[in-house]
Amino acid sequence: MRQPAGSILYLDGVSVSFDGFKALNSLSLVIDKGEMRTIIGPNGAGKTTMMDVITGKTKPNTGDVLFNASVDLTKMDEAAIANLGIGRKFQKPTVFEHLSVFENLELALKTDRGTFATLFFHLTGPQARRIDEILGVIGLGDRRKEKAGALSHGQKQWLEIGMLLMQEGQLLLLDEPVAGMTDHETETTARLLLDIARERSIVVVEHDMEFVRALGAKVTVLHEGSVLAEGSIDTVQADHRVIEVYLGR
Ligand SMILES: Nc1ncnc2c1ncn2[C@@H]1O[C@H](COP(=O)(O)OP(=O)(O)OP(=O)(O)O)[C@@H](O)[C@H]1O
Repeated sequence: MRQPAGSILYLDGVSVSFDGFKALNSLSLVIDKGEMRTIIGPNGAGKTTMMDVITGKTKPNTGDVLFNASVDLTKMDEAAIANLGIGRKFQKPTVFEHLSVFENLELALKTDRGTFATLFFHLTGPQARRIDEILGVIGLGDRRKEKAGALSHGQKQWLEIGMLLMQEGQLLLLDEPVAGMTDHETETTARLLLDIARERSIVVVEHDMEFVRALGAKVTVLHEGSVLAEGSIDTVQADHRVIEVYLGR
């Protein structure tokens, strides 16, 4: 196993058991600073459990989980890990439907204020500019005043990615961001992620192989809680072990 130096995320020998069943089985994985990585694997491979371990929702039974090569995430709770700059997006969009697109981004501003105070707070110039900038990045500038509930499924996902960007995270974890999207929305999402990956590290769990291909990132294949294969999409798709686990399910 490589040393953690230079990594944004370092997992070594991570195991998680649920009633004796190993959802993660000595998983080792290193993501470099600034890297985008896609994680694939059949149902039950341990992808969600891996995200849960990184974000502190699940504590591993054994193994090292280091952020920025030195911060031990196994010793921290979920809120503390989020505060470090690790943002997670679940598969389903969870935007505030009754608030406008702009207000959703405003709520995501990294401040100590609660929801109520935030809505009555006057934005500073830099904060308003930051929201404008993010609206441009996620392509929703002309929808800013609309209620988030009126957006399409894809647009809601982009808004939620925008909310993560507002929090200035160094590492974004995205769980199946294009599930349920149209082909056009999927292509737009690939461009969006490639754009935002220039300034942060991103881990994407995804089943959609066309999308994985469009991202062009290194692919890690999980199977039965550990890494089965790693490399370009072409390399892993040609790997007979990978073909076997996908055909065998
Ligand atoms: N809280 C839990 N209690 C018991 N078993 C669990 C728990 N969470 C996950 N598992 C089991 O651990 C294994 C890995 O699950 P996990 O959700 O991490 O897989 P996944 O790769 O995300 O799958 P999918 O692609 O279906 O989302 C599965 O067999 C699952 O049933």
